Amino acid sequence: MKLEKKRKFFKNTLYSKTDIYYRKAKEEGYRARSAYKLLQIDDEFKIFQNVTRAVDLCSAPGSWSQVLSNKLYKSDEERKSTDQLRVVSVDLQEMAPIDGVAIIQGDITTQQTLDKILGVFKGEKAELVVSDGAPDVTGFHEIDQYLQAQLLQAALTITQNMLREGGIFVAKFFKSSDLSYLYVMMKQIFRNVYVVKPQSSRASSAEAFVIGLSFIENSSLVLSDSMKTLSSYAHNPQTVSIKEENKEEEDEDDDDVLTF
Ligand SMILES: C[S@@+](CC[C@H](N)C(=O)[O-])C[C@H]1O[C@@H](n2cnc3c(N)ncnc32)[C@H](O)[C@@H]1O
Repeated sequence: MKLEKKRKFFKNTLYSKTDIYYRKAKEEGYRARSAYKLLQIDDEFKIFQNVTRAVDLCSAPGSWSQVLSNKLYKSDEERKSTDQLRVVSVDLQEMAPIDGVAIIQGDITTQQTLDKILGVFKGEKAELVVSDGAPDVTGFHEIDQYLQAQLLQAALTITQNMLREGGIFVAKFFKSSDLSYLYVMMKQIFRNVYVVKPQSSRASSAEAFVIGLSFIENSSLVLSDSMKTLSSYAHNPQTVSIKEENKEEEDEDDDDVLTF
């Protein structure tokens, strides 16, 4: 085992034994402890209220899709019926089935993936899109930050094409110096934007979540051009609304995937 992998293995093993969310996930049947991040975001923002169609981008192994399946169907009978699926999940990797969830193995940066999602919803748009995407880590801090920012932009681009007016978007990002830039971009397409770090997100991780409430369907923002348009705002940190910020910055994304 390479030294870096060994370090992570031992660290995660230690974490796992004492981590309450890891144990809770195991007890409650979630595939990863990340489930609690989405549940805690919902505690504060009520993101599942009145949602009949939701998309989980970058979903494997599937704990967020499990949460969506639990929250969006009223009964097991409804969840098991394939007449009207309420949840679509997309990942590059294969994912084990979840009742009530249509699983698409695909890349969120492509038009085909968008077409497939809209196909499941018979052309109707979603009221909620969540994205927990993380690209493969290269170990080079700046490249990793760049790839993460690209993935977040891809998530926003696909979301712009499948979210209904008034809809909600939740996405993971890694805190870096361009936070004000992300906020300004989000503010063009959502009426309210928040940045949060749920209690279950490890203090040592630089991850945080951006939440866009009340989507503006007819915003004139074209995301591929947004970088240029918004660069003039990038040095205005006062515009950033941070509900809670963690000061310890170490780029990690150990999600403690559970194996049953
Ligand atoms: C942290 S995991 C998601 C965990 C998931 N939310 C859960 O609760 O089980 C990040 C995922 O992002 C996926 N991913 C990265 N880039 C992607 C892309 N371009 N399209 C689709 N999925 C992608 C990875 O394959 C990985 O499974």
